[in-house]
Amino acid sequence: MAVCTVYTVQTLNSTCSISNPNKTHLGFHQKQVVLYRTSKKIKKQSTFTCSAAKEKTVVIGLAADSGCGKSTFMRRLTNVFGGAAEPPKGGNPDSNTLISDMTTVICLDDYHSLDRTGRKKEGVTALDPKANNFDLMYEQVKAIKEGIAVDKPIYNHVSGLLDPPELIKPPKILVIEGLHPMYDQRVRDLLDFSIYLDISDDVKFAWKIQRDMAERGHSLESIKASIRARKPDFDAYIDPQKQYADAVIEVLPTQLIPGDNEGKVLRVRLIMKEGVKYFNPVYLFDEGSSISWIPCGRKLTCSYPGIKFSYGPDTYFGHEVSVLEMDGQFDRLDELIYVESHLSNISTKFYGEVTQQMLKLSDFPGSNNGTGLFQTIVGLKIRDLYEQLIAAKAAASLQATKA
Ligand SMILES: Nc1ncnc2c1ncn2[C@@H]1O[C@H](COP(=O)(O)OP(=O)(O)OP(=O)(O)O)[C@@H](O)[C@H]1O
Ligand SMILES: O=C(CO)[C@H](O)[C@H](O)COP(=O)(O)O
Repeated sequence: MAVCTVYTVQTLNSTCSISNPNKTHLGFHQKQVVLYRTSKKIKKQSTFTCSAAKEKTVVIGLAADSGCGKSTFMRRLTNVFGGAAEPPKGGNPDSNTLISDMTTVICLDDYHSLDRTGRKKEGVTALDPKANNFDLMYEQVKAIKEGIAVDKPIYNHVSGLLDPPELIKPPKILVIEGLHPMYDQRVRDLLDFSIYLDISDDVKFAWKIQRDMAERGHSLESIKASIRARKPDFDAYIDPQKQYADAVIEVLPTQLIPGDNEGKVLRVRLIMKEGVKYFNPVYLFDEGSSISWIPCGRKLTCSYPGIKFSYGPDTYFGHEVSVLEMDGQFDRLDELIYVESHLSNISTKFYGEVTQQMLKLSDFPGSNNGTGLFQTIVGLKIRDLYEQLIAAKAAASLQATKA
C-alpha cells in the first residue's frame, strides 16, 4: 500500500518536481506538496529544491488481454512520434517500461499487488482486481499527469516477483497499457484518450499459439488450459472496459471465406466514439453515410479472397459511433496509398503518411491487414489529439496571464 503524505505549502502554487535526500519524489501542485512512495513513512524534514513549472502530461490508456497485440500497437504508436522506444537506461533489465523522446509507456502489470506465488496461494488470476493495487495506480498516474516523478513498482515477468521500483519522470505523453487502464473510475477519469483492443477468441487463440508455442516453448495443451482458466475473469473484469473506450479495434475472423477458422485473414473494425473532444472520427468517402467498397480493381492488386471496406454510423454500448471496417489483406503495401486517398480525417501531416508509416514498419505483425492500418491511424489521431490539447492549454495559460 502506498504512503501518500500531503504537506500544505502556503507560498507556492506552481507545478514542479522535487527530490529529497530519501530518494523519494515530491511535487508542488495547487499549494500542496505531495509525497508518493511505495513503502515506509517519509521523514518530513526533507530539504528540496524546486524547478520551473512544467507542461502537464497527456495520458493515454490502452486496454487488452495478454497476447492481444498491445506491444505491437505501442511500437507503432511510439514510431509515429519518432525516436526509438527503449527501457530506462541503466535500470532493471526486466523493466516493462519503454521510453522515447515524447512518450513513456508503462505496463500496468507493474501494479500487481500479488506476485506469482501470492496469486497461486490466494487462488486468483492477474486479471482479478484483488491482485492489483488500484490506489497506487491512481496516485501515481495522477502524480505523473501533474508533472511529478514517481517511484513505480516493477512486476518482473521473468521471476514472477515484485522488483524494487524504478523512477518514472513525467513525459509529454504517458501511455498506460495493460489489463485494467479503464477498470477503476479514478484512473479512467485521468485518461485523455482510451483505446481497447478487442480480439475475438478464435483470433486470440491463433496469436497466442503462434507466440507461446514458437517463441516461449509452451505446449498446445498448456496454452489451451491457460486461456480457459483466464476466461471467466477476462469476461468479468477486462472485456467490460471496452464500453468506456474512445476507440475500439475489433479483430474478427474474415467473412470473405465462408467457415474460415484459420485466423489468417481478418475482419477488423475501428469503432470510434462520436463527441470526444479533439477526436474527429475517420470516414470513408462521405461522413455519416453508410458505404460498402471493394477497392480491388485497376489501382489495388487483390488475390483471393479480396478486400472489402465498410463505413457507417452505429451505436456501441449506447454511444453514437462511426465504424470503419476492413476485411481481407493487402497484396502490395505500396498500393495502400489508393485506400488512404479515399479516407478523410486521418490526421496526417502530408499526403501518404499512413502508407509511409505502414511501409516503414512492414515487418510488424498485421502490416498487411486492418490491424496495422487502424493502429497506424489511431497513432496519428493520438498525435493530433496531443497537439490540440497542448495548443488549448497554451492558449488557456496565455489567457490567464493576460487576466
Ligand atoms: N496484428 C497482428 N496480426 C497477427 N499477429 C499479431 C498481431 N498483433 C500481435 N500479433 C501476435 O500476437 C502475439 C502477441 O502480441 P504482443 O506481444 O504485441 O501482445 P501483448 O498484448 O503485448 O502481449 P503480452 O501482454 O502478453 O505481452 C505476438 O506473437 C504477435 O506476433
Ligand atoms: O495477464 C498478464 C498481463 O500481461 C500476465 O499473465 C500477468 O501479468 C502475470 O504475468 P506472469 O504470467 O508473467 O506471472
